[in-house]
Amino acid sequence: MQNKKTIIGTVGKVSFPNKSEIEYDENKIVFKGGILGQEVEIKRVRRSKGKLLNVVQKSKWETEANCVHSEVCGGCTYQNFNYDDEVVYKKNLITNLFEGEGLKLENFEFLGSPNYKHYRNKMEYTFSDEYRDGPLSLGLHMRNKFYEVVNTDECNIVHSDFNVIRAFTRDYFDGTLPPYQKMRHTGTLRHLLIRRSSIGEILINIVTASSEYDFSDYFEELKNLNLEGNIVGLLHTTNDSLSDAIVPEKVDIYFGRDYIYEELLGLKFKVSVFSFFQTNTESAKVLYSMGENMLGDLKGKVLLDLYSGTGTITQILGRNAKRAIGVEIVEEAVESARENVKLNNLENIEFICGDVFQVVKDLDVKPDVIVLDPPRDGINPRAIENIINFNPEEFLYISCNPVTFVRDVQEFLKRGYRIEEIKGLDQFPRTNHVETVVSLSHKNADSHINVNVEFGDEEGQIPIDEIARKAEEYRPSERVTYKIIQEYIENKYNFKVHTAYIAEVKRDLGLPMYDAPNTVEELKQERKHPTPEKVEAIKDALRHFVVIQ
Ligand SMILES: C[S@@+](CC[C@H](N)C(=O)[O-])C[C@H]1O[C@@H](n2cnc3c(N)ncnc32)[C@H](O)[C@@H]1O
Repeated sequence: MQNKKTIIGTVGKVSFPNKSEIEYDENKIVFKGGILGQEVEIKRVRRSKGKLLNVVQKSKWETEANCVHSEVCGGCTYQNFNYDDEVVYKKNLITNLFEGEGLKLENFEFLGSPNYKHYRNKMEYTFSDEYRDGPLSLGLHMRNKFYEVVNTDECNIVHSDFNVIRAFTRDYFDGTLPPYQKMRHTGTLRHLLIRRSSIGEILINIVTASSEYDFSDYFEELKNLNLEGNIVGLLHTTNDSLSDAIVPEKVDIYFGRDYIYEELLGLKFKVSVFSFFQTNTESAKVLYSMGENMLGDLKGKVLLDLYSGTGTITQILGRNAKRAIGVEIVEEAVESARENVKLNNLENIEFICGDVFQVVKDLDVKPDVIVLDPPRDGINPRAIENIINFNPEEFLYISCNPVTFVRDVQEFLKRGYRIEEIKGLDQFPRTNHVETVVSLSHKNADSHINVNVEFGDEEGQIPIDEIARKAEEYRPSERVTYKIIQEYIENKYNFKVHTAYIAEVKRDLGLPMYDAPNTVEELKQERKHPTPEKVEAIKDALRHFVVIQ
């Protein structure tokens, strides 16, 4: 029997990444979690908002039971799916998201991961209580719970070495040291961070609040564990901040080094403890190869890799380019990237440490290709204008968040870039995360004509000197952007003109539409036309900048 505040209904709609909808009393109630077709019990917290309490009946998508923790663990979402079904389900989620934003996808390919088990090369476990004030637990947060952590003894998305180290650590400290309680700011044990590379190098970092406790015995016992890989570094990080993020205030190396080596597509990478590195190494190989194929031959070209991490993309794609420059904010990652370049004997690659937003303001290069691989928040909206102003032939945008991806891609389309290819890849099987990749270009001509000419000084032939003179005459002047035209008009006429109006005048004059607002924007708005006064102002600006005579 349903009590007044709880509702039972069937999930009729899901949207990316993990939002579900049920209908109740002709209202739509949205909540986090849930799978299409599940019958769920939710608590209504507002008129159109709920909280998932229970799954009453599984969905038809949930045909398997692959993980003993799946009912409680907040780490995965799709453990009960057959993996092929998960790929289809995720593809549908992405397609719906794109189409909802007006991005019609043709031939959208979404690839499954080469490995959907034991794939993660890094885990950040949290110490807490299994139930409030219960025994020590070490693992991932329970689904929909703020404090409680599930002991992920049999987690199947990591290598068994992770499970051995995690279990040993929990047992070692149980009854010895208390977990850190972030609300009360008491206790000691905060996180356990483990990295394991595909060549078997293991780095273990225990993160605690300041403590007099001597961790050396714990570290010595870790060395004796029966693992398939080799421990190459044992670290102790002290963090007294209130934030739950692993903020390194002090890092002590107890044994070995504070980095591991990873190998990828013929290159070697030093990965330091806090640097970003793709968490699924096998699928990262597919991702980078996918990007390489989408961009084509980079020989003789200048590549700018924004948000470059330890420089994986800068090197994998940049090794074939004339010059490659990576930009990354984490100093430690840049140091590793510079060492990686030496390790791989690549001389055409350099790195700038800084915030992309600041760096692109002053960077004096003319890249032919820009790769962007930002964190989940996407490209800083205040940086995107300057990034597009580099006006490269091609952009390759790699994203781990389709929501910010769609938002950002629209900016490129508004500025005249068009989608060449768009693909997706399941980098994170069993979880609700995916990777999407798009190549955007404006380098293709709108049409081609073939002309046969003969060069020389005879009659009917074109003299070589004349060609050089003409080439000089036709050298394109600095690109006149919509923004430049808008600024000119505002200064001279004291009114603003919409980019769609400039596009319309250009279209009427038969001019190329490289940086025209995209169809998505046009479709969203009711179609209006510029007044004759605005048409004249736009034509004046186009004459002023010698776009027309
Ligand atoms: C998704 S990772 C991509 C790393 C790299 N491309 C790779 O595949 O390994 C995003 C990177 O952006 C960096 N980052 C985040 N914000 C940044 C900013 N404002 N400026 C420069 N780098 C930033 C992060 O430190 C992280 O290394």
